[in-house]
Amino acid sequence: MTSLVRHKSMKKSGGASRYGGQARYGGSGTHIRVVVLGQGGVGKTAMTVRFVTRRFICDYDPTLEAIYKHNTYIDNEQVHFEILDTAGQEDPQSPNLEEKIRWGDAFIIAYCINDQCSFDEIMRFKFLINHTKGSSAQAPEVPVMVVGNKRDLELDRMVKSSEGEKIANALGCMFLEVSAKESHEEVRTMFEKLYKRCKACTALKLSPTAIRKVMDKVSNFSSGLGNHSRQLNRLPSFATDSMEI
Ligand SMILES: Nc1nc2c(ncn2[C@@H]2O[C@H](COP(=O)(O)OP(=O)(O)OP(=O)(O)O)[C@@H](O)[C@H]2O)c(=O)[nH]1
Repeated sequence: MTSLVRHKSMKKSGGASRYGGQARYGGSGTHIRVVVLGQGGVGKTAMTVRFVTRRFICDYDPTLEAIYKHNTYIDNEQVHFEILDTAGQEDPQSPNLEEKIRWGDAFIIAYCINDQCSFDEIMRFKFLINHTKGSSAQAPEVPVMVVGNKRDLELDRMVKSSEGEKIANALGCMFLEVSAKESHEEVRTMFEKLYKRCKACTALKLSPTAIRKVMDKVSNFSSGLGNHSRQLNRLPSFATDSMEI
């Protein structure tokens, strides 16, 4: 099941209030907010739209910035993605960008393999994430994936795969090369891996419904315990991946 809501484009300086508030839960499933960062023209919109609609659309207004909503299933679990496709022209030092980074649970830093400058920007984005979210290469608790897009432009390649992998490792990030143009599967894998890492890092918040279920389980279990300490062996697991949320 998929659905798409594309919010109206917003001016770089005018969208700040969109990133406030924590009213992000409702219904069942797990929610994840992904922020897609990278220099202008690397394919942030193309990758996001490819994931959400399965289609590759050649041309977009470079000034657009949007939040896409997409519901899908990963490992039989319903996942609600909110994906913030940032404007590539935005100054990485801008306080507005920090606000967007605070909003996110997980991050994609995109470059394109045929543009060395876009690759050179990776570090600045990662440092900004570290600065804003308080993570580091030593404690990479915020899931970040470095993505080399436009893999189909092999003849124009300026950045080797090994270079991408090396910088991703050094920064404590995951790494993938994709072609938004040629492969929906590659782009889907990118978002799936990010989600799974997020889950592994327990960076995702449980919905109030899920929290209530956990609390009910705990109180039912402890009230039924009585003196039967042997029942401790039956203590239920509350890992998110074993729960229906
Ligand atoms: N060959 C090829 N072209 C791509 C690919 N992905 C995107 N493009 C093209 O690259 C150009 C820029 O793509 P966008 O998705 O607009 O890039 P962006 O990073 O969102 O750009 P800004 O909005 O300026 O930040 C468009 O002409 C796309 O058609 C790809 O995988 N391969």
